Amino acid sequence: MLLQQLLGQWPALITLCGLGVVARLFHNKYGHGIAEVPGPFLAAYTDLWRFCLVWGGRPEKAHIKLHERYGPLVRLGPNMVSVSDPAALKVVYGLSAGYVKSGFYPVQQQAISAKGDLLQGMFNTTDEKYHARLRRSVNNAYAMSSLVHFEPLVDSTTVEFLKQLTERYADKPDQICDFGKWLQFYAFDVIGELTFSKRLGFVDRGVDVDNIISDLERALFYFSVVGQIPALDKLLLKNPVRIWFSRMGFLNATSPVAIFAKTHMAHRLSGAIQEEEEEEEEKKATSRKEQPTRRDFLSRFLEAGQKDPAFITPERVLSLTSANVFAGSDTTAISLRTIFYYLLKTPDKLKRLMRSIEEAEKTGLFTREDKLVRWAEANELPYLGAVIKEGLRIHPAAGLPLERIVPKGGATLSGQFVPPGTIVGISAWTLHRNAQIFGDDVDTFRPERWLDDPEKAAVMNQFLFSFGGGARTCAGKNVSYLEMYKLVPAILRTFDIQLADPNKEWHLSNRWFVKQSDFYKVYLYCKAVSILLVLILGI
Ligand code: HEM
Repeated sequence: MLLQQLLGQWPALITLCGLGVVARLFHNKYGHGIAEVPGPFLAAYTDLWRFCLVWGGRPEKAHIKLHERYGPLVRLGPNMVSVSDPAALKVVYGLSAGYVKSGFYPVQQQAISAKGDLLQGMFNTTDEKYHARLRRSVNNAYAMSSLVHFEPLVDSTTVEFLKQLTERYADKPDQICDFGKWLQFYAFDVIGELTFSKRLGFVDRGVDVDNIISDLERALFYFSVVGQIPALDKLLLKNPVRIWFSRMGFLNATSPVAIFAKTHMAHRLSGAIQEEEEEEEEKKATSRKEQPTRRDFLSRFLEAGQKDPAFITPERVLSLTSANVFAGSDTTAISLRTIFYYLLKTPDKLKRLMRSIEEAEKTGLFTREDKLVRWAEANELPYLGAVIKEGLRIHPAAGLPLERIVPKGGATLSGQFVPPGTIVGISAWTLHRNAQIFGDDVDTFRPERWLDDPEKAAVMNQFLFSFGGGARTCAGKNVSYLEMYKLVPAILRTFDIQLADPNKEWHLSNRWFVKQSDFYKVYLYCKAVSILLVLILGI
């Protein structure tokens, strides 16, 4: 009877649902106060549009084109506006501007225990007060003054990296090196060494240790796509049923990065590393003479915990170490790959960099006996600095707008009022293509732009957005500069690099971080041998 009645109501029910959907779409388009902002037709009606765009794998390319077509403000979703106007940088990311991170970030909060407990980390929290206290507690660890303690740790990974590459590939025409993969191994091991005083084994073994690189790749895919419709996260990874199952012990919800950080933290704290190092110390008493006492990130986080035990709890120490692994490894690897890609693709730039290194060599700038370059020495190489900055400009590691929520009172961006609650964001990919700031040849890798005119360079510096900006700017910026300034000349002083297939282009995939693949198969020749070949064979 009831069923019959319901069936009789079908047409009415369908009409009602249809009206509901139409009302929702109408609200999406007109209810957020940004109907005037231009953009693709469907984007104004549903976030599914940007979900699909990110799923497609090259959203940064589309963002650049959309801004060329529509101007400095582009509506990417019912409540989301991408901004490319440089003047908006100070407004949106200015210190104490009141803009908080959007729902894109909590999607990146991962479970740190089997029971699915989430902990807000420095990178992904949206609570600005909590963030300020967390960052204040550990800011010293990331300061420029800490680099002197970090330098020997970077050196130790660099020595092993050069050794492994030499043994496995150098002067072996039948051995092709996947250089992109090795740069990633390097970046992961340096973060391990800086955080836990221990290389994690990527470089030593030439493998993806504990599969963390592929786990992170999968996590980044999830974050980038689900982050466009954060409500989906509650249906997927943070689904209450899934969390209930983890609490009951039926599944382990701990994220791979947290497991990874936990394992290496436990290893480091158990004293095992101390013992290994003591053994090594005996073997290599001489070479370790120049190392200052070990002051890795973990010991600094633990010290912060001693000062403020109620706040920097062991769980927060774990989240800080996880943040380093998450935020500091792939990003640095991507930037190193960019630098080598463009150097190998534009031989005149490589030649100029080599010339500057050789000239420095002649003046006796480099004081180490091996091919490593000290941080202070690398800073004396202006062209190296320009190459690194140009790499960061032309291919920023983060490939999506850094989303923030417009605070109370709204904002005027590019002359247009944007109401409070709107998500706005600038992507370094669009900002760095601004010809008025960076010059007409923005698509060309031209390090000279950073050296031609100091006034222009100062302006470009203000708008270099690869590390984000304001209170949430990259904490590890100094560390990443340390790695890049030291590794690039060390490699170039050790090897001549030859592309196995010089005509091959790289493949890019933007999963929050814009990762490269497919290009980096190279032959490596030791410098001394190359010089001999030139002298003997004239090649
Ligand atoms: C070239 C290398 C790097 C690039 C391009 C990079 C880029 C970025 C960007 C764009 C952000 C801001 C994200 C946002 O606002 O949404 C960020 C934040 C962060 N990065 Fe980096 N990063 C790099 C290296 C590192 C390294 C080596 C570490 C650790 C040692 C690190 C640790 C962090 C942390 C902890 C944050 C969160 C900061 C906060 O919210 O207070 N990064 N990074």
